[in-house]
Amino acid sequence: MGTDMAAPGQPRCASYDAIVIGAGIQGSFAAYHLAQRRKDTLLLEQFFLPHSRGSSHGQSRITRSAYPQEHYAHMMPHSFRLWQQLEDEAGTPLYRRTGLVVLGPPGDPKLEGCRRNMGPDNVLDAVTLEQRFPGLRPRPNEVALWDGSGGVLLADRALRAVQDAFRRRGGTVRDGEKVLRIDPGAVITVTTTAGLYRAPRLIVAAGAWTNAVVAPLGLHLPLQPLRIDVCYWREKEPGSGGSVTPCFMATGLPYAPHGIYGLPALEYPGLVKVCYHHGSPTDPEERDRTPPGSPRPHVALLSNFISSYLPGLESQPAVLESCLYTNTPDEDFILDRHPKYSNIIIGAGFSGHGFKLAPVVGQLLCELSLGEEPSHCMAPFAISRFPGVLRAAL
Ligand SMILES: Cc1cc2nc3c(=O)[nH]c(=O)nc-3n(C[C@H](O)[C@H](O)[C@H](O)COP(=O)(O)OP(=O)(O)OC[C@H]3O[C@@H](n4cnc5c(N)ncnc54)[C@H](O)[C@@H]3O)c2cc1C
Ligand SMILES: O=C(O)[C@@H]1CCCC=N1
Repeated sequence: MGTDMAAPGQPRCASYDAIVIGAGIQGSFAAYHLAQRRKDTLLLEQFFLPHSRGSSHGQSRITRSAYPQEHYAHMMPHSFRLWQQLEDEAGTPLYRRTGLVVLGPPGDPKLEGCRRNMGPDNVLDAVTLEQRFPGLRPRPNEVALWDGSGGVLLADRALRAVQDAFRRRGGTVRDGEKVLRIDPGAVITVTTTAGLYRAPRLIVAAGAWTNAVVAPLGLHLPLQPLRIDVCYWREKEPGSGGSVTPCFMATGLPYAPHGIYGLPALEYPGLVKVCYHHGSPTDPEERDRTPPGSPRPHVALLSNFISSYLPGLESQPAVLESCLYTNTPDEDFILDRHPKYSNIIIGAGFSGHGFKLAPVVGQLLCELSLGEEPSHCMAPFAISRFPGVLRAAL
């Protein structure tokens, strides 16, 4: 849709109620919420869809109620409801409940934060854990918390579902169109490789490219893109049950200070996905330039973990893929207005845990862009927690 003003043979030129940059899971949900409010919305994506160059590709993401931080724990019931609505609308499953185990030594801040937010009745004793998941072998002193709501979001399917739902509400997706320039004002002009678009509000959800998009607007956010090794581990004896695990998060490991998480076999039969919750600093344009044979320290620490916690799996990964995190220093999201241009909204820094919360994030970005009272407290997500990010534009 959009009000088209293009002359034949000229670049496209159209006006919308809202423009969203980035068709990853966050931008797609923001666009969906805008379209649900009957806003004529344009969703711009630099790559042709679907693509695997950002953070939202792949078949699986963990969802869970267990969160050490209260603000995310409060948002999760809302997020589960919105996922359920999308699933109903899509008419296809987007979520597989497996339960989730949080493992860690007593006193570990993340474990204790989860325990506090989940309530006292969620500790799994060692006998029950072993009966349910004989493949998972925690250390004798460790506590296991059980989150029965935990499970796997079918990520690629979910991304397609939200984009389809957006289109069904009249939204426009233009993929293969990179945003080159943003001219702020009461009406913002967005110039892409193929056209020129105008709208009174803009949402930037550009993942690891966010600073490239907002730096010309004088904003330099403390965002660090990380290249993540996504590893899948084969059962030593096919069919022995080693791949029947819950989702899990292990914290308080001295050799893996950012924690390790895992998901039961899904995308590759018999292969369990187990990853380190951290990666190597990278530039999203350069991530494939790692020289062949360069050391992979995070794979080595995962092998160490597998040998002791999941001994039914081979200790070298069978499949190795990569993905991008975009981390903030405190690993809380950035969801806020541009400090100088209040009709430009930024959603970034999802720090490797944003997929499950995308339906709520999209709603919050939509509410900010429409000048509505946000549905959740926004203080943890404010840009003002990072002083000195606004500089003179180039
Ligand atoms: C290996 C891995 C495992 C994860 N596991 C979990 C998990 O278990 N649970 C969980 O909740 N979260 C998880 N996450 C995190 C979650 O996937 C991310 O937080 C989320 O996908 C971020 O989405 P995004 O839309 O911000 O970014 P992206 O998906 O990268 O989307 C940004 C989009 O903007 C586009 N773009 C950028 N610049 C421009 C431009 N100039 N013009 C047009 N388009 C542009 C990009 O091409 C991209 O498509 C995981 C992430 C990874 C990498
Ligand atoms: O957010 C999630 O649930 C996953 C697992 C824990 C670490 C990050 N991503």
